[in-house]
Amino acid sequence: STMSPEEFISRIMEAEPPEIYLMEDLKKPFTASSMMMSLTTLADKELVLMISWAKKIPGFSELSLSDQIHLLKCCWLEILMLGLIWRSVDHPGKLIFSPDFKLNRDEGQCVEGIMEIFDMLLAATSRFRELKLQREEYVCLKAMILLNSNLCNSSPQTTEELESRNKMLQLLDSVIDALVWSISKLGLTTQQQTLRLGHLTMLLSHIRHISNKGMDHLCTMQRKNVVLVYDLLLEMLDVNTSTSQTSSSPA
Ligand SMILES: Cc1cc(O)cc2c1CC(c1ccc(O)cc1)=C2c1ccccc1
Repeated sequence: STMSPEEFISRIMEAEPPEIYLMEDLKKPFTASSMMMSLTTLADKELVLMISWAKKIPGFSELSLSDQIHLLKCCWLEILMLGLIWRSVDHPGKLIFSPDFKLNRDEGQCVEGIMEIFDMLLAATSRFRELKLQREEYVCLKAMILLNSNLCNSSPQTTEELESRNKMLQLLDSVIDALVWSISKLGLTTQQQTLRLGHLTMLLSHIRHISNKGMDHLCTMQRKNVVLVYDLLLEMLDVNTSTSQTSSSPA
């Protein structure tokens, strides 16, 4: 591949979105709808930044438009949750959704069924704390989630789809190379580096699991009209819509 792992890492470090503030006066104690509303407001802002983040990943924009949209549709909640875990890693027992929106697990009581998912997020966070996840490793894992998200889906038919899938696999090679390179900078033995690569990538299946639970829960909340889902989020949630151009939500 053209780019060195060092160059690839600095490109995806550059691509990191800025910290987002909720910028709402949180009325505590939360009700189910006020908590879900705040999460929705935050996520809606994050999704807009996620799309521009993805386009800064070397090679992502060269994939077919339908692949770009399908990848983001498959993994947007995984990526939001990995970001949440990263922000929370130095705050045991807390979920740092944003600097002005921090929750402890007990506050999950006000939304039926969310505390179990908060506990999974907190468990994943303490695992990353144990592993002393580095920022370079975090940005590689996030790019891996994006590029790995829909390989298991539809098998490509047309030449364009085949070409795009090959580009995706090449891109995944570059991200894995970059993760291996960042692990090699930690001064571990070769064996320890191999084990670390294994532990970090195995955590991705936990994040997929938590995201699936979160998606089910969010859809239940939406069906119960507990949470108003904005149009961009709706499009992300409604995986059935055609691969139309992703419209940016009203500011
Ligand atoms: C645990 C749980 C249950 C649930 O029903 C919904 C969500 C979550 C977490 C979460 C979330 C939001 C922002 C983040 O940066 C990271 C996670 C959301 C959520 C809410 C509305 C829109 C989108 C996502």
